[in-house]
Amino acid sequence: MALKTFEELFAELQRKAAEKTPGSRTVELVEAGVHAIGKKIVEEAAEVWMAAEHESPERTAEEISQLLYHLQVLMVARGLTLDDVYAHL
Ligand SMILES: N=c1c2ncn([C@@H]3O[C@H](COP(=O)(O)OP(=O)(O)OP(=O)(O)O)[C@@H](O)[C@H]3O)c2ncn1[C@@H]1O[C@H](COP(=O)(O)O)[C@@H](O)[C@H]1O
Repeated sequence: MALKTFEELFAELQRKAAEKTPGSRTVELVEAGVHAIGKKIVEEAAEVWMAAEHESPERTAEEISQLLYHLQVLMVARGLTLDDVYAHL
């Protein structure tokens, strides 16, 4: 399993968005815009909820990873950094 931290993933997404890396899902989503990314966030959030209620802890963790990914993509699209969010934690 490829392990990466939340911070490492965010740095990767920032870099790929800046470089417009060909074939990147992140670049595709950032170019689609905040509206499209927002819809994915709502969809993934619902999947987290359903997995937590009806599926295994492992499936729930997988859905949570997809929600966190899409939240990070939205941050990149809006020019936010992790520190901007951490300031509110
Ligand atoms: N962690 C993720 C990640 N989690 C989820 N996803 C995307 O989110 C999708 C899951 O949502 P769905 O199942 O709804 O996907 P879908 O139905 O095919 O999507 P749509 O039809 O809605 O477009 C996956 O198919 C991936 O495309 C991710 N895409 C990329 N990453 C990581 O982000 C980094 C950058 O990825 P790239 O930008 O693709 O290089 C890499 O480290 C990746 O591992």
